[in-house]
Amino acid sequence: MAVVASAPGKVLMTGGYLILERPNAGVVLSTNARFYAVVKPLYDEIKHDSWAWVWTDVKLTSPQLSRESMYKLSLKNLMLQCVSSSESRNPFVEQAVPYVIAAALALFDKDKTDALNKLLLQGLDITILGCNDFYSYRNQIEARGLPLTPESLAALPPFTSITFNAEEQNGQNCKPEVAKTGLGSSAAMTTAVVAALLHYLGVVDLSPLSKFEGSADLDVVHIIAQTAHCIAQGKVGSGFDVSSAVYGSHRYVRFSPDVLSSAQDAAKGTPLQEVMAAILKGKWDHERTKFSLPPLMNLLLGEPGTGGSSTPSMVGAVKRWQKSDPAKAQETWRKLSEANSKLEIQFNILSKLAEENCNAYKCVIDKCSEQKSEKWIEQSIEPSQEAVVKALLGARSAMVEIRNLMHQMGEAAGVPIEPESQTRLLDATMDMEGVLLAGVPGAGGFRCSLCCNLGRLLATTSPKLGVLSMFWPC
Ligand SMILES: Nc1ncnc2c1ncn2[C@@H]1O[C@H](COP(=O)(O)OP(=O)(O)OP(=O)(O)O)[C@@H](O)[C@H]1O
Ligand SMILES: C[C@@](O)(CCOP(=O)(O)O)CC(=O)O
Repeated sequence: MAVVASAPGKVLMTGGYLILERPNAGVVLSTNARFYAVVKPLYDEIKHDSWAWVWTDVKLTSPQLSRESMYKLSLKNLMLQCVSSSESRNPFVEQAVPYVIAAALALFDKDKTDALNKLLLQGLDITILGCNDFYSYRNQIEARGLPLTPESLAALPPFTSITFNAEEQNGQNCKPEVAKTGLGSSAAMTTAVVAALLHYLGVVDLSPLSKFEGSADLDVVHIIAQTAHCIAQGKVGSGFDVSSAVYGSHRYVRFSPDVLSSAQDAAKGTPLQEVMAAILKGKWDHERTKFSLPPLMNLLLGEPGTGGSSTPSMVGAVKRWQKSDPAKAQETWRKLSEANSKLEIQFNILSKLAEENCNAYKCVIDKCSEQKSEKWIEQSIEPSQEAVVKALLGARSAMVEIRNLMHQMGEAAGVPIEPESQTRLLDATMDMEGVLLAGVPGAGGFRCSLCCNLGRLLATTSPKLGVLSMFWPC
């Protein structure tokens, strides 16, 4: 049997930086770009050599990077050893595999453990694929002499090969990085791999979509994916990316980092199964509240140019500023938190108005989608329509406030959170017909910008984790 799991990418619309500290919230939207993981047995039958009862094989294929890696997995201590070239390592999958098996061992009784070992002895064959939207194809499109338009992007075949940016910083060559768009490829990849493995090994049952709404099984996926992701990254971020890869769009308040402290015991020699048992029982105190974009609104992302910014160094600069000027930093964060809540409230009002009076809502959105924002107020002819326009304008002004404060924070911290070039692009975008708002998502910088427009396309859904089991023809 093969299992395919997929997890969505993310866009952090509000809460960049603030979300790193509880109890600040952020609104994260999941994207229709998804990461897929396929898990199936590597061999039809169990090998009978004696050594094969202690070690099993794991094969990891990344077709978009033309990479195939082979590993030996010790069934005694769950150590994974790469036996192919070290260039083709994937730290996220390398953490995901042992943590998933450790969770299975922590949760299974004797009979299930025996069945698990048999399944593992058939080896694990893992393939990972990310939608094109996770990557920048700017260079390839330009090299082919094609225009930089959505049509040129759409013409690329699905799961096109990805390229590396040969990064140059301060005149020095750094390790080349995948040319990413910032949709959280590592979180979506880790989540898809964890979900596919957990389902394949029978630890969770994620198959019928309707059944696992808010179920404990999704929580297990979340805990293991979050743990593996933090260990692979070597840092504990806020975790909004893994959370949205599992649950879809929502309002998120981070978990207390202490919950992962037992993961450090693995380095001190505590068996991974015990570490995982403690983490699964830990006090996961993150908060997740329902949130989605109101109907007839779309989130679009644009890649403004090459360059990119590093989230860890921007976070480092903001933290140094918080220490050096605590009073000013606190004041800015308080105002930002208020502006973030304002935006969230206006979106919730819009969703409510759409539910209560669908016709009035749709009529306003249809008309405003053709007009610049200065003309929106003239489009309402009755109180129910006026309420919709007011909420639209309220959302817009909250976003302008957020942008100003993010820009100020960047200036104070000495990092370009909303750099001048983005400001020009965002102002011009916000001045277009039917555009509700525009901004820099997440940590900001010289990366993708977001824009929320009205009514042109179909309403977005809130995609979350999906799983499909299928029988693999041997
Ligand atoms: N299609 C793919 N196949 C195999 N590995 C991939 C694929 N896409 C991304 N990766 C790997 O995923 C990792 C991306 O992790 P990285 O920490 O750079 O991104 P990220 O923090 O998720 O980025 P962002 O949030 O900006 O998208 C890299 O190690 C990269 O090699
Ligand atoms: C700055 C931060 O708040 C958001 C980073 O988001 P992104 O990776 O830039 O999308 C960091 C975090 O939440 O882990």
